[in-house]
Amino acid sequence: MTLPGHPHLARDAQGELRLEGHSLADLARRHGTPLYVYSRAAMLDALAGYQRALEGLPHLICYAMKANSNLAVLQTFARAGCGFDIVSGGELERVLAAGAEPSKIVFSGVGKTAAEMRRALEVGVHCFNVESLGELERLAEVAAAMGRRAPVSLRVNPDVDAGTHPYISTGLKDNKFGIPHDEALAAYRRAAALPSLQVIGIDCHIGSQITQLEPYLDALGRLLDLVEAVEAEGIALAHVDVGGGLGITYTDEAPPAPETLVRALAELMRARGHGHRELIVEPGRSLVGNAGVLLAEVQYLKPGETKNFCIVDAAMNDLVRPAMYEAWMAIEPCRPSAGTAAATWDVVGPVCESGDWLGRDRRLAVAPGDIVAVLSAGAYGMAMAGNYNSRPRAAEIMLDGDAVHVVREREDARALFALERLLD
Ligand SMILES: Cc1ncc(COP(=O)(O)O)c(C=O)c1O
Ligand SMILES: N[C@@H](CCCC[NH3+])C(=O)O
Repeated sequence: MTLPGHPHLARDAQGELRLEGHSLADLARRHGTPLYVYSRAAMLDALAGYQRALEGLPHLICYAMKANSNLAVLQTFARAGCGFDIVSGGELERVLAAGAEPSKIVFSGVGKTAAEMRRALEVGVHCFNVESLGELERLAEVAAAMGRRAPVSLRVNPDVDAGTHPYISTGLKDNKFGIPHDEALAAYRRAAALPSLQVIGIDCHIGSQITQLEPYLDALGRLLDLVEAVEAEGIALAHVDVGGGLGITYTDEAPPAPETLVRALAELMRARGHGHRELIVEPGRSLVGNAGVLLAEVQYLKPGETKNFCIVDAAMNDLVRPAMYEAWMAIEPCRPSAGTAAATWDVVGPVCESGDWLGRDRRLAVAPGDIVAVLSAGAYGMAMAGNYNSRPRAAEIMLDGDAVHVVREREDARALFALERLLD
């Protein structure tokens, strides 16, 4: 039976959890834990929803690679025709190494350095999503010094409430992102007056894990108001970029399907007479989140007076979302544990922090040696992993039909200090 929200994840008749038909417990035994496992088909299926809705319209789908930047994931999307939303010089090099077309890359982020701008101009990105007046001036100087014109889209902060966690809401006045809506027209005038800049579009991104259509439609409406005001001054805008942020089902959320969202946005564009403009979207989580799981082995069960702890070998350094946002992520045993009674456990890792937990108060029948899967871990899992407590990062596997590809080797503990030097 397929798990809700996870079309490629199913329990078979024996109760064994399988992703694209592969036994997760077997993968864990063969490749060790902690282990990230991704389904390529699940990623391409999620992308197909966006592609279907945009077919026949001028558009560009730019995968927000911060969600999961493994090279094989990027390659999968590049081969499927995707562009990319990047936020650093590091992401630029990574995505180029995976085969991305520079002309399909949009460069977002509030703190682009001159060196990052130079490199992006050199390779020829689609545009810079400029987030402040200071950045506009710096980009103009960098481009002028290179004898180039930089393609510019202004990221406008539309001041709409995306109704999501405050840490991942980005379109409100008191967030650091974008140029305030009421200052955007003046910023466009300034951009148009700088000969080394070429204004080509408008952009916004209001937050992440958004589960409703309304905030998107509000934001797009406010963007189109601006487009009309900007064009009334003779500054042409070829594209409208509505950002990413569509949510996924972690537990009982019911976000609109990508197709529903994009059709609604395209319809609003058409209804307001903007149907000819290129529509850019920057989805991250909704393309990869439910395509991946994190596998861990139960090490110890530690029942207590007020709390029972199930200690596993994955930790906050592998998956920080619970510790950082108190995010709820489903935890499932990969195989029924014969003769084990269910109890209520806090599933925690070995890191020396009380905040090191993956799930709290979970009803689970588990025993030491069992493999558990943290679901919905394909987005902001490995991408946010670190090495705290000198823990080597997990290996990553990409399933593709019958094939099992190791797309990142398990890190070696010695690699963690290879760049460090002892004193003489
Ligand atoms: C500029 C920008 N675009 C796109 C995204 C993708 O967001 P999500 O993973 O929520 O789709 C983000 C992250 O929220 C972002 O900062
Ligand atoms: N890292 C966040 C999403 C941040 C989006 C970045 N713009 C999460 O795990 O939910």
